[in-house]
Amino acid sequence: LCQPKKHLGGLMTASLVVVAVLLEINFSVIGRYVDYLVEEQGVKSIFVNGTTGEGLSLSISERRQVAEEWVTKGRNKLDQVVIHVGALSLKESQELARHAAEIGADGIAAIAPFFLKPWNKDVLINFLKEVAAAAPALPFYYYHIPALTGVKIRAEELLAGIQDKIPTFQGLKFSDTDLLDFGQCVDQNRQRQFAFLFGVDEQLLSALVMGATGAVGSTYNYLGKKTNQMLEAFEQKDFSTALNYQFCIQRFINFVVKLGFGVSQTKAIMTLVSGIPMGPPRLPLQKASREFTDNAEAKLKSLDFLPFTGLKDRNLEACS
Ligand SMILES: CC(=O)N[C@H](C=O)[C@@H](O)[C@H](O)[C@H](O)CO
Ligand SMILES: CC(=O)C(=O)O
Repeated sequence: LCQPKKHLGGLMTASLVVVAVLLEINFSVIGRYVDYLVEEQGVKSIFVNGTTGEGLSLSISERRQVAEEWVTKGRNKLDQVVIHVGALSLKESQELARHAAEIGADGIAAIAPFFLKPWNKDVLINFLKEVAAAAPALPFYYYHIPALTGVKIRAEELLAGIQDKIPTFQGLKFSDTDLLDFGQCVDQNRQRQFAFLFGVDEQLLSALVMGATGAVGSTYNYLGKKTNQMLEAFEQKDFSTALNYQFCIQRFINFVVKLGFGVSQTKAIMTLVSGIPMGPPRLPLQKASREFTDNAEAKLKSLDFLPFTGLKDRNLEACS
C-alpha cells in the first residue's frame, strides 16, 4: 500500500499553463509562480496539467515538460506536486504516469476518458487501474469532474472497494456540487485514510463540514490567502468568521460568473493579481476581454482582494 509522504490537506492550487505569445509555454515564469504561491498565497501544493492548466490541450511532450518544471522549481519549496495524467489514450496516460514517477512527483491523478466513455463503474475502474499501475509507487487520485467529462458515475459508487482494484488509490478530487455524493464518499470511507479534495471553491465551507480534507481549485491562485483564513477559522470552530470569508469569496466568484467565467478569465485575473504573465489560453479557448478584466479588477479592489490597495480605495464591501 502506498501512502503519500504527507497527507494532502490544505489548499492546492491548480497550475495555470503559462503560455507566451507564440503559444510556446513560457517555462521561465514557473519559478516565480512557485514563489508567489508559497509566499503570497500560502499555497504549498500544486495540481499540474488539470483543467485550469489546460492539460488536455497540451501535447504529451509539453505535459511532460510542464510537469518536470514544476517538480524541479518546487523542490524544497512545495509540499506536494500532483500531476494530472488523464488522457483519452490509455497509452499516453501510462506514459505520463511513468514520467511523473521518474521525475519524483508526489502523486498522479486522472479524469475519466470523455470521448468513448466508460458506461459503468467497473469499466471506469478497469481504465483507471491501468493508469495507476504504470506508476505503482505513486498515490493515485481520481479526478471527478462530471460537468466537463460527461461521465456521471457517482463517486461514492466508484469508491466502494476501489483499493482492491487500485492498491495505490489515495483519494478523490471532487469537482461537483452534489454534496450528497461527496458526503457519502467521506462517510463510507472513514476508516480509510483517503484524501477528499473538494473542487468547487465557492462551496468549500459546506464541503469542509462534510469532511473534506483539502481543496483543489483555480481561485486559490489569487484567493489562497483569503481561503486559508477561512480554513483557519473553520479549524478553530469559529464558524461565523469562516462563513464571512466564504461569503466574501462568493461575492467575487458570483460577480465573475455572471460576466462569463472560465479558464481564460482565471488566467487574466491571475496575471492581474500576481503580476506574473500567464499568457493567453489556447484554442478553442479565447482570451478574456479587456472589459472582463477591468470589471474583475474593480471588484477585486472593492473587496480589498488586491495587494497595495490604498485605504482611500476601500469600500464597505471589503472583508476583513
Ligand atoms: C470547472 C472548473 O474549472 N473548476 C475549478 C476546479 O475544479 C474550480 O476551481 C472553479 O474554477 C471555481 O470553483 C469557480 O467556479
Ligand atoms: C481547477 C482545477 O482543479 C484544475 O485545474 O483541475
